Amino acid sequence: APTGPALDPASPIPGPASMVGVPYAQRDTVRIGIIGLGNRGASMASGWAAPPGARIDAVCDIRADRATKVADAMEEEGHDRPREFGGEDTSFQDMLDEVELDLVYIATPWEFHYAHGKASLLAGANVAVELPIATEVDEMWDLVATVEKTQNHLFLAENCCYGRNELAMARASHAGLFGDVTRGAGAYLHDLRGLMFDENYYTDHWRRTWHTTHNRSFYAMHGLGPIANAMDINRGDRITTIRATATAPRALADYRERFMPKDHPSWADTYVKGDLITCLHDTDKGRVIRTEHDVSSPRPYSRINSLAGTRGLMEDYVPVGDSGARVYVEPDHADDVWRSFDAFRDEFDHWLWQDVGEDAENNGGHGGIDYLMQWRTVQAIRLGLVPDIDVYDSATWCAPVPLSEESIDQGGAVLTMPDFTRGKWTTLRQGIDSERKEMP
Ligand SMILES: NC(=O)c1ccc[n+]([C@@H]2O[C@H](COP(=O)([O-])OP(=O)(O)OC[C@H]3O[C@@H](n4cnc5c(N)ncnc54)[C@H](O)[C@@H]3O)[C@@H](O)[C@H]2O)c1
Repeated sequence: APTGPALDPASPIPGPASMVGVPYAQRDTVRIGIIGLGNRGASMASGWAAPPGARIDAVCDIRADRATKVADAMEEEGHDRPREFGGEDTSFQDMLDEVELDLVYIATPWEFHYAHGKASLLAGANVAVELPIATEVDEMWDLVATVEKTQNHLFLAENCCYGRNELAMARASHAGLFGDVTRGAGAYLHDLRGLMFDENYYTDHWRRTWHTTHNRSFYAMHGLGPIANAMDINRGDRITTIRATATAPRALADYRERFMPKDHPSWADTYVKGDLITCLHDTDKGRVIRTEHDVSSPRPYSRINSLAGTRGLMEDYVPVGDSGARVYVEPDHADDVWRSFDAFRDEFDHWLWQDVGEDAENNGGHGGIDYLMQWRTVQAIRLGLVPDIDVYDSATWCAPVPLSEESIDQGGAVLTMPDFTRGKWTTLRQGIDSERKEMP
């Protein structure tokens, strides 16, 4: 039976008014502020300024020169110069106090997401937070409560949910291609050793430091989000449990031994995060989801992205066809031979890729998924739509970060996942598999 502190599915901080299915307050112009202008925040700025009706009014980094650099770049691209904030670890609050914003995008290191997200909500803005929205379950509950109190939305900027295969998978799942969906798997498997040991890439090597303090699945949301969308999690089904295992932490120390000079600061580190962390989740409808997180081992990139049911399955990240995914679905496939997912990706192509895909590929990183997320967020605010991803989805996808560690600490114990919707998950409703809309 499930044990542990996550057992009580009732909210410890009951919010007054659920934001399930509640649209954004409509705005013709979306005034955007950015907190954190390192690798990610600086590279996302152009994309936030590009959709029709969007405008970056303020940028902030504790390192003031980074705010100046992004403001310069915005001007060079022909936009009005955003106001600059920086120099102090509290400069973000000055920005929130002085500039009226409709959307704040947060791309600081993980340990600051909760504080920056909460302050932005309280300042009256909607908020897009990089992965994860917070690092502890009580913080996630507090963000849910703050969203409900302020009636502003906060969501996980989960760009991988906008992948072409991921969106086609969700649509194929909803159309019944896999029959009754019974299981799915997703992951973040990315060899980040070079970047984590580079003293100039992650500011103050914050990402490597997390591997010295916590044995948890830091970033499986890239894989879990798309599977949750395909399974209508919080929209008819719910993730009920988590159990986690970790392999020994070997790969970072091995890399350091082979490649780091003896005076490198990493020699002060002791790594505690297991190389591969695997989580298993049950859902209310009897499905099973597996997620994996490994950023320390040599391997090609993968988010696994696999879904299966009573009529067949698909598996992504295989060298088959243009889509790089394979499929086997009855009644057509019954001969033990995989087929390419290409034809199904065309059949179930999401309207966002058809209407905005070309712009997205020309406008930003990760093959277009970043810009699709940005364009769609601006569109949803300008039309006053219900967000594709809400705070309940975001908290559900991020709760495994701390809960994986709790489960591992208890020898792989089965823990209950919190129901952030407080019972409102039972009704089927639209998510990222949305209706086509024109940008106003
Ligand atoms: N979704 C994706 O595909 C994706 C890709 C890359 C990074 N990320 C996420 O983006 C975030 C940032 O990662 P990064 O690689 O840009 O790291 P980074 O170290 O390059 O940038 C972090 C920035 O935050 C600033 N900062 C720290 N404290 C601050 C404060 N109190 N106020 C204002 N600024 C502050 C730092 O000065 C730095 O410029 C992380 O959460 C990371 O996981 C997401």
